[in-house]
Amino acid sequence: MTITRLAIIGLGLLGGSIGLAVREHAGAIATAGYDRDPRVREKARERGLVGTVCDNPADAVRDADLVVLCVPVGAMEEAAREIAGALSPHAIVSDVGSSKQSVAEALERALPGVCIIPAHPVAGTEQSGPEAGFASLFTNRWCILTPPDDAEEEAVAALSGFWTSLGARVEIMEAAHHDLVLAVTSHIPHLIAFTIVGTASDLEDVTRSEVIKYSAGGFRDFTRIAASDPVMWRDVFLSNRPAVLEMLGRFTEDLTALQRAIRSGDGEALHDLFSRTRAIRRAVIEEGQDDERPDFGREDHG
Ligand SMILES: NC(=O)C1=CN([C@@H]2O[C@H](COP(=O)(O)OP(=O)(O)OC[C@H]3O[C@@H](n4cnc5c(N)ncnc54)[C@H](O)[C@@H]3O)[C@@H](O)[C@H]2O)C=CC1
Ligand SMILES: O=C(O)C(=O)Cc1ccc(O)cc1
Repeated sequence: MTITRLAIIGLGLLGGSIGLAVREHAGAIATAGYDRDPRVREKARERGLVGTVCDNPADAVRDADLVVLCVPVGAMEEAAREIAGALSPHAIVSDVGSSKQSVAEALERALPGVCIIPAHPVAGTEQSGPEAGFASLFTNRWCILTPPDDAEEEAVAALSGFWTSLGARVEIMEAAHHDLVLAVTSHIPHLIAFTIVGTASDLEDVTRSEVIKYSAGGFRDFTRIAASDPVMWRDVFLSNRPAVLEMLGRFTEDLTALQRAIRSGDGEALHDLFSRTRAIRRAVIEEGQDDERPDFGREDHG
């Protein structure tokens, strides 16, 4: 099964980046796209995010052998319903949503009998919209596929090959496991950033200008993450609710233990934890999993 025609629904950061990456790395694939926002379609035409920008979802997916839904996770079901009647019988439908179990359920409800292989490229930035995409977003990044148990092997191989051709490394995982892992590695860290930036800005005796002026170091990094798209993240927390609540429970217990250590002056407990976390950071760097590029995501658009 070879992918020759790709349809992208949602032409923001992820959809736009896929279109640009295909143009750069997999030029033999013809691309069409649709976004429900006419201003996004206009921008997509201007930037050439896909070969053909269509004014309705049916036209975009007709004849496509792969359709990738790149909309917020809460909009996946609606976007899938809009293409249901126009899909080619052999089409694979995939997505890029940050949570997987609830998206898979939504897609199965909307597209009974269709070959659905959910996916999550673990690659992004705090930017969103059609201006934000760039061709190298997926280079050396993981893309996790969460095929259902009865997925056709050939279709999984085709989707895996597609992501590899865009420069990504592919991993296959159960959706439930994906949701737990991403809750702790991505969703809770975002929640912490949203919280700390909100807490600082709520302080009555610290002015907004002081928060900005003295935000060198840790806080500055949190403000980048906390600038991420509000619709996207609202949907992630609502869709990955059980896994996020499970991990948030553990995190809260650990935070309480740390609070107790500080209150009781238990320097050894603090030192032990900080030594452990420093070792983890060093291991991440040794394995080449970090991204030290300054302003990652803003330099090489287009
Ligand atoms: N932003 C990031 O760093 C990453 C995001 N993701 C996932 O990718 C998906 C898209 O995120 P972004 O590209 O960042 O968002 P974005 O906000 O840049 O783009 C989403 C686009 O979807 C369009 N849209 C919404 N509902 C639609 C519908 N029913 N039909 C057609 N178009 C519709 C919007 O108009 C918007 O242009 C989300 O599910 C997110 O969880 C995955 C990895 C990284
Ligand atoms: O900008 C960052 O640091 C990110 O963490 C980007 C990101 C956001 C959501 C995802 O599902 C995957 C990656």
